[in-house]
Amino acid sequence: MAGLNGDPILGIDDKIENLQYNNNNNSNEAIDKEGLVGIGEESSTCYKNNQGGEKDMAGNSIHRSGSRPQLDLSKAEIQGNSEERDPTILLPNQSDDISHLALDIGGSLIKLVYFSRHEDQSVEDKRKKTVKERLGITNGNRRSYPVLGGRLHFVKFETSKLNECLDFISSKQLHCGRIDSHLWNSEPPANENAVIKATGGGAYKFADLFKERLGVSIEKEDEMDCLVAGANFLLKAIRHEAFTHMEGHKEFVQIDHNDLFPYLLVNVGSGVSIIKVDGDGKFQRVSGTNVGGGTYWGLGRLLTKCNSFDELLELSQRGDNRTIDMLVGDIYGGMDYSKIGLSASTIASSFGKAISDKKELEDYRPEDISLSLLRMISYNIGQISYLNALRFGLKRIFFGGFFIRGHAYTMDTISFAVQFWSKGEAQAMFLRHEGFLGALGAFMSYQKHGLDDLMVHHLVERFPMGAPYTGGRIHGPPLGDLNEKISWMEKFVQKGTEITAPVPMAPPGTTGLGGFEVPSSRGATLRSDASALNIGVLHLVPTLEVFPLLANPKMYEPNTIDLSDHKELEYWFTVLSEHSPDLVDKAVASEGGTDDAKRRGDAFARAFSAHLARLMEEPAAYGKLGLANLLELREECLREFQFHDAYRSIKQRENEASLAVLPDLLLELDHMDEEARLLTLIEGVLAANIFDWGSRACVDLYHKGTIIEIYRMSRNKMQRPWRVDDFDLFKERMLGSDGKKPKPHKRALLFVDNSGADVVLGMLPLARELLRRGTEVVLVANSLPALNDVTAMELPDIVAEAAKHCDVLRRAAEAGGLLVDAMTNTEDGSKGNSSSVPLMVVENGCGSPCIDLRQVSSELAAAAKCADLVILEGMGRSLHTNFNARFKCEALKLAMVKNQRLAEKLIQGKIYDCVCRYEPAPAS
Ligand SMILES: Nc1ncnc2c1ncn2[C@@H]1O[C@H](COP(=O)(O)OP(=O)(O)OP(=O)(O)O)[C@@H](O)[C@H]1O
Ligand SMILES: CC(C)(CO)[C@@H](O)C(=O)NCCC(=O)O
Ligand SMILES: [Mn+2]
Repeated sequence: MAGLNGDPILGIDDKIENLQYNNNNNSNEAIDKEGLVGIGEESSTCYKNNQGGEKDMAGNSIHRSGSRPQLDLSKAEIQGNSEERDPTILLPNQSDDISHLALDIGGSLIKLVYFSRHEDQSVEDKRKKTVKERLGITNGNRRSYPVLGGRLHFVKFETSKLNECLDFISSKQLHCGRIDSHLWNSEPPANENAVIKATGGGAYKFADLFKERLGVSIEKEDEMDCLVAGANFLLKAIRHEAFTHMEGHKEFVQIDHNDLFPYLLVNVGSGVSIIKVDGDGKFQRVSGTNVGGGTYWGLGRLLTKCNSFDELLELSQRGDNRTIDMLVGDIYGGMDYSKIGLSASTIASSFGKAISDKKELEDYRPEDISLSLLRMISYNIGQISYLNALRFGLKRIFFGGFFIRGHAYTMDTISFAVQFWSKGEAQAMFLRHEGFLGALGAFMSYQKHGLDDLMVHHLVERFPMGAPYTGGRIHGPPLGDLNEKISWMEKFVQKGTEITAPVPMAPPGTTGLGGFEVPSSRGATLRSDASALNIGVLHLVPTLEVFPLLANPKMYEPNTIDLSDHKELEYWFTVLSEHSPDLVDKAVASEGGTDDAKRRGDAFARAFSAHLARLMEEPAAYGKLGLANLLELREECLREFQFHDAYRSIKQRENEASLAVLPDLLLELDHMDEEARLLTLIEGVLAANIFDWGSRACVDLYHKGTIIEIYRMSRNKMQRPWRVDDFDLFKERMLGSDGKKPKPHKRALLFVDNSGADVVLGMLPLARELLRRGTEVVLVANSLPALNDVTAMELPDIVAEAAKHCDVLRRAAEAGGLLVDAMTNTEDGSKGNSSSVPLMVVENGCGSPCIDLRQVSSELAAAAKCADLVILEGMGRSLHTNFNARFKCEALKLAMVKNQRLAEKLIQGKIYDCVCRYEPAPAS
């Protein structure tokens, strides 16, 4: 069939000004002039206005992102010696919109968990209201007391520096939060008698001090209760909380919520508590050991004269324990004692060599002492834990407490002991929020906190840059106000990837028959605090839901590309790094190209490359890593530096250009018979999917022609069969065979991708076809901008423009409430008629080029209820994610593959190949 070749599109070029894409300075200037001054102004008022709290420009906020707590850096000062690495920085004037605080005051460390409220500031625009009406969504029908959106922050201090902790609480007014149930709704605080929940020994020991210094009463919560509550919450609510760590290899464990109990919880703090957990609030402390984290740190300090725990740990990485431990080989003249399974390299007696040597303490290297001590204590904890697991027939042992500190050698040693003694029967697992179990548990003990029924899909973890929030040394929440955040970075953070967070050290070599040899530590230092970037801020978003049409939500994995393959990781890191300068240019231009925008652009580039470097060193640092996470991280990082829509002007230009061509395209389509039209429509979607600013190859293309030239070229190249080509199946479903007309779909969800040609010339005409057949159409678009993706906010205007030229679209848009007071007359002058099937727009709940269907907006979830067709369009949503997703209804996945490697990997094809994958509804 001819498609649009040699077609009227050729004739319409003259309607369009020469919209040439290129990157030279002239064209950038042109972009800058285009109304962007206003935008720049808006954003600068936005971020300078930190007094008034959080403003999200352009009303673009959704639940997931948007406003952040503002940080007051005035009078910020470095405490103590500023030459010191990671000096303590105090922010005396910072307060936060904190609502709640809970503490765990242990023998070594104080852990704080605090909640900052984050109201949903999204504007109730007309679209939302009508969508809600149409889809029958009401507010607050889900629970009796709604959990407010907000964020959980994690901070820790040394117990010996309690005063710093008190200053921190006081400077942020953490103790003045809304108390009890008032936190969870919008009522004002009940009284001034503030109470803070706290656990750990310090809750008793320091209660008076808290009263004296802060005027608050400590409400004591039982430590074991809290540990268990915290562990249960984490294991149920955080997707990738638990992981195994064996021989340097970290693997996240999917915990089945219905098969969690019983398990053994080993909390390695100063001392060690061993708890058998049988359910929520059902547990027994079955054992403990006084040889714990305090022992390592205390003895280690005496023996090595180290000044900090981290220094001690760092020493161990350069240690050789054989100089001090007595090995089996030392006793057996270099031989194994294989009869009982001991290799010559097995440690027979920790520190045993010190008895025979005529050496004094000074004669041993502190490095060797530290390693020997660390190994002795970790191994002992592993062994005792195993014995207790054996006692109760438990297979799973979770290790928490800050002794673990995300440190590879510690975890490997514990795992080794458990594995070795249980002969592989029992498994040691670690927790990302290792040290915060007690504090989280104390937090949970507030009445009506509402966290009980928070589920995995309500939580989104984010990794903002700026100030470390897991604390220790720099105290402050994630920096909110950009202007100040940047000065912060310029002031306190050195260049580039130096702000990369600390990395737990390289895998040790673990070998032999019960032997455990020297860690082959690569790299010389353990950087300041490995946990500082290991856990993020937990965003509580009660409105998120699991997409109801997923066939098997439990088995669903959004990412198609698994980045655990290091080559794959390297490849995508390179792609993202190389794309970065261009992205920064666009972002800076989108904010008016001002000096300030340049500064922010610079800060973004640094922050993002620091994230990349961090993840390159430790891919699992932020939890399980897939390509979708990386792409989302980039968008979040842009937003963090207040680039809310880097491609704004490009999107506008492309929309305008495409809308100008649309009438001719529709006219041409209308001259075709049904079959030719359907093929042309699908071809059109695939061809127009070439406009993707996330693809390097395509960006290069844009420099070579106008939008229409590229579109035409792309269409001309369309040649069936496509690399994945289920078109005939889809056609049969749509048009039937043997003269039998199938029933049209009731409702189709069209997940749209890019602005411009992609949505206007590709997806809208397809939507129109479906509408014409009597199928309701829901356009599903991003809540927040990501690359040049079209957003739910932008779509109504685009549809309104398109509707000017098309009666079908106009009537459907009216019926769907999209054209409330917009234009009403079409070119043909016909009057509105709302009896038509509706065209609606819903937001998808995310701000990324990919989509994780386990966490979508309630709008989308509601719209999905009567849908029987899902169309996923574009690489991000149908290839990078969801290529393997199975649905309860029919699904069509349409994309042009604009990356050579992905083409090879996914479809054994090449760049610009197309995918048209149709999946019938599974037999029910
Ligand atoms: N920066 C640090 N300073 C001191 N100790 C640290 C640090 N980081 C990790 N640790 C280790 O973590 C241990 C404390 O862990 P954790 O905070 O879980 O226990 P705790 O609550 O203080 O102790 P307990 O529960 O026994 O009262 C220390 O004894 C030490 O081994
Ligand atoms: C005393 C606690 C519970 C304080 O957190 C902890 O340090 C611990 O469990 N110590 C071990 C004591 C023992 O069971 O031998
Ligand atoms: Mn503790």
